[in-house]
Amino acid sequence: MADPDHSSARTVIDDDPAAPVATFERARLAFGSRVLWDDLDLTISRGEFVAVLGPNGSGKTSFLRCLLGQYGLDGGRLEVTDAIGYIPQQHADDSDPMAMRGRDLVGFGVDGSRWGVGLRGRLRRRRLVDAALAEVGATAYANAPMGLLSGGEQQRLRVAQALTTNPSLLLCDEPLSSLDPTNQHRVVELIDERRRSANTAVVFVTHEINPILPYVDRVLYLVGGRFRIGTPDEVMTTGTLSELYGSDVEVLRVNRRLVVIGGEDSHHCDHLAEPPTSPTPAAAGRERDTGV
Ligand SMILES: Nc1ncnc2c1ncn2[C@@H]1O[C@H](COP(=O)(O)OP(=O)(O)OP(=O)(O)O)[C@@H](O)[C@H]1O
Repeated sequence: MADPDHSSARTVIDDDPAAPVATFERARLAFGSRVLWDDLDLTISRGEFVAVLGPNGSGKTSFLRCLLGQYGLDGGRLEVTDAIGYIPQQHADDSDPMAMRGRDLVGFGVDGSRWGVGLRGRLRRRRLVDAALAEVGATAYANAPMGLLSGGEQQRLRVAQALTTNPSLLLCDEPLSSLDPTNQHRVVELIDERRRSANTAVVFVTHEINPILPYVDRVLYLVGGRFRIGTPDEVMTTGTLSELYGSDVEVLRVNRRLVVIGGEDSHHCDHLAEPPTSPTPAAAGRERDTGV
């Protein structure tokens, strides 16, 4: 079972501009008899945008947790940079949204780092918070209570919080889930701007690939203990997804968007829940149980 104390499987390395930000070798993660993935080899380069897709419960958040060191691998090894930023899944905050200002939220990102307390620590903290707010264009509303801000503004502040540590690897757990298309676009642009300006690698867990499709270099697609890694053109195909799901899945490109028909659930793209009435020619006759 996944164990945070399996520290020997995860090595944190000093950030090195010449090295990849993360390398999985023959990695395995399981909870009891449930294997989320096995024999996973994946190297994430600086500046790379990796989307993590898959149905509910396939292990997307667990993948981020391994990178964060919250879950230990059950096999293989992981080497990862110490410069990680994290945008967690949005959820109801315990604190009073009218009592917490945007800059307080961003400051929490600094408090987790190594700048200490005292006057120098406070000045340093203030500079880091101000720089992160400016980077995401949130200075104007940084002193407003979180509860008065729109979902898009709040998400911008969460991005700022993740940037306070100057990450080389930015982990994003469904950061678009409650945003309208305009704000989805703004937040993705913000993350991609960081990727381009600082060569920061992005690992982006999402149920919807379309808002990020223009930016994605590679996809890690997890389904029922199996996975595929490749460019969107390699992975998001009728043949590959049918093989991965072990059932008939059809992938259509409509106006530069991906529409997936079939699969276990309807979550990851413009996805039509009704399976086709007859198997597609590509899927017909294919073995249904195809390990990866
Ligand atoms: N600490 C844990 N102990 C036991 N099982 C766990 C633990 N963490 C995750 N799991 C199980 O591992 C599976 C993968 O969970 P995970 O949250 O990674 O999936 P996900 O792909 O992110 O799902 P979703 O799309 O619903 O957010 C689930 O079945 C979950 O119940």
